[in-house]
Amino acid sequence: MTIVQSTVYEPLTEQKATALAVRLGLFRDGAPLVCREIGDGNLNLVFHIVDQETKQGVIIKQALPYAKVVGESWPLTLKRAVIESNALRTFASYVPQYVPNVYYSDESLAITVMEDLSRLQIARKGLIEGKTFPLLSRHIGEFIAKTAFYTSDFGMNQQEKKKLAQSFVNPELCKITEDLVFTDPFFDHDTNNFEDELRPDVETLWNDDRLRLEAAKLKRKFLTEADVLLHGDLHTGSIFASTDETKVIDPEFAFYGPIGFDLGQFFANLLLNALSRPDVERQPLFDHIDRTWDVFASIFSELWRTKSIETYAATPGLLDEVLRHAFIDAVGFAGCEVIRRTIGLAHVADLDGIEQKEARLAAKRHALRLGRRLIVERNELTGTDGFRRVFAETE
Ligand SMILES: Nc1ncnc2c1ncn2[C@@H]1O[C@H](COP(=O)(O)OP(=O)(O)O)[C@@H](O)[C@H]1O
Ligand SMILES: CSC[C@H]1O[C@H](OP(=O)(O)O)[C@H](O)[C@@H]1O
Repeated sequence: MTIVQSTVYEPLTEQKATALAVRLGLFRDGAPLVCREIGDGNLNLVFHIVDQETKQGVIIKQALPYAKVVGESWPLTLKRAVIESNALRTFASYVPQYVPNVYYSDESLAITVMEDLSRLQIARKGLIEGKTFPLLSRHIGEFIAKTAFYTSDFGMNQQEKKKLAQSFVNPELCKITEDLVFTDPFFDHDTNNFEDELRPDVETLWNDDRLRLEAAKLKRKFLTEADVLLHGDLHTGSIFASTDETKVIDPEFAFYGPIGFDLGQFFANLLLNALSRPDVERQPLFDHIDRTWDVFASIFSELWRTKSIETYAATPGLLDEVLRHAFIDAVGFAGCEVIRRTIGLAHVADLDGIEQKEARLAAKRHALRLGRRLIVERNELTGTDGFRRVFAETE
């Protein structure tokens, strides 16, 4: 891994990103390069530089000193770029097949230079087009199982784990999740964003004491449980996919948190896509939820049984307890994510892209009912079948 030191931070332009790629020796001399800024996320710049002859490309991702979606009035640490490149490297040590190669990183410029994944498609976009990505859940289940196990106190030296956890202390990015996922949508907060027609439904949510208590318990878990290294924002827009390949990108929210969080975010974004589809086209999304959990539980259990370094690992009942809590938490976290993507600051194209207004509002009302039930009834869902049942009962 090459770490390049530059002098001072400045936001790159397409020209400067190209010059940097040349300076780094990423292209042969005289290559005809074209660079485009293609960032479509909420936070960062993403430059795609391609050699027009060989069609070889690289990505230079740069953090801005503020949240792009809001503007300079929302300052945000540049350290997130270091977290992102370190998380990609850490994940690569366990599951290299599921993350892009990181070629260079430069802390002062807040950049990560990485493999160009343009041969794949962002999973959210493909799912909206009706694609199913048959291996998506197998791959994501394995990604979560291995990264969670090997970064936990059962999979790595417990002193080393504490050092690793320290290097992933990520207060500013966690605060975004604490506010936008776990708090603001449950209160009349000015970051919320929803159509006027939804106000009665949203006010019902705000006046629901039972829901607020359960959301508070989930937030407390997020704040306090330093269990495993999480991606921290594992939605379908953070995953590139094709029929046979899957790559996870964008781990700038990485931190040590509760094991069920990444699972819950992923489940929620599959559900958000299911909400946007007609009933007869939803089955592949529920199948993905089933398979993600099954693959996760089976790989995690196998690692626990064969690779655990903790004396108590073989204690009958402990693994079952860990998996049971991971599942219950994942269901609750999924509920919070479904609600915040419907009425919070950061929406998803799956729901917002439903053109016909009445259909869009109906899907969003369904999302609010579904999210609420997942949060308050998370202890009663005995398996992933419960997602189908609650989805149907809240239609
Ligand atoms: N390694 C990559 N290869 C190709 N395109 C990428 C790569 N990383 C990011 N992108 C493009 O840039 C977009 C934004 O990237 P992302 O990491 O999600 O940014 P943000 O942190 O702002 O959300 C992605 O949706 C994708 O289109
Ligand atoms: C003001 S950040 C809102 C939202 O954006 C992040 O997603 P992404 O970087 O993938 O666009 C994250 O989900 C935050 O909650």
